[in-house]
Amino acid sequence: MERILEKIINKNIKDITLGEKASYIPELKNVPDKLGISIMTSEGTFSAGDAGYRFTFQSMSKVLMLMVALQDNGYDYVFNHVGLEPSGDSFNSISKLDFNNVIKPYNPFINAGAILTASMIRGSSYDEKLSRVRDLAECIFMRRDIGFNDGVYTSERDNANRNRALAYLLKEKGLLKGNVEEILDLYFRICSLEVSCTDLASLGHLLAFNDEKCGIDMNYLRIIKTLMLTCGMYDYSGEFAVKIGIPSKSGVSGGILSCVPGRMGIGVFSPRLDEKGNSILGVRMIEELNEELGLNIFV
Ligand SMILES: NC(=O)CC[C@H](N)C(=O)O
Repeated sequence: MERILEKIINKNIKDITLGEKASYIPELKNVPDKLGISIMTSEGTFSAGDAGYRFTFQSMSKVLMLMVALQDNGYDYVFNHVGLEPSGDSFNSISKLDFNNVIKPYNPFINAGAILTASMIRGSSYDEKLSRVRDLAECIFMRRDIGFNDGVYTSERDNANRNRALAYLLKEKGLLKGNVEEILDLYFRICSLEVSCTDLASLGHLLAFNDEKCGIDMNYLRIIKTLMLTCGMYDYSGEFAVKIGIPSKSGVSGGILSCVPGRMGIGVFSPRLDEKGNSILGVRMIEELNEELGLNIFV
């Protein structure tokens, strides 16, 4: 297995400077060029390249936010407030949210939806809410040194006009309860949690095997996997599902989390993105792994 992963890294390393790093969070421009891949199967974890390098969770953390929101509030409450449909728009789009007939964000994996699920995390204080997400990360990643990237967090917080606009619109529509700035802060903090490809592979493995060891109901894990397939790659989700057929969730830091039900979890990282915000080499590596191992869930 390691030989296959090494081969994929060696094939792609020459293109490591292809594409652009995200710049709307200025600090993400300073992330070094890296290339990592990790998979976790029932036989163990296999890695190649910079699989241990830590980068920020970004949109992949929407999976964790949804886990906690569902566990805390149940299916009906969560999905009365946020939909289950792909939006077909970019992840931070605001336009559809203000159509008269739109009463909730399309899904929990676009920013509007995730800001809302972050607001559903229970706790008597900001710190308690954040600790609950940190504890879940600790359990899933099987390590106790969970950290946050302060530079990326402040950089996002200080440049978040669009997310702020989304959150205030959600408040105005009566969907968002609580203090808007505090909810946004929690959302930015969770996005800045640091993960590696091996961490993503562990999370993917938990999803792939409906593993309830960290207290998340397997029915919720099934829902999350389904949403990853239909909405996880922003407005590239449909094409990614047709071409690769693996439930995945991507983030602007350049990481992608994938899960092949019953087989494995996958984590890849490379910070340069295509025009839709997906890691160019990340997508390519998953595509090549799929060709090597036949992972498409539809064949
Ligand atoms: N696509 C992403 O990874 C987006 C996450 C980022 N923190 C944002 O809200 O814009």
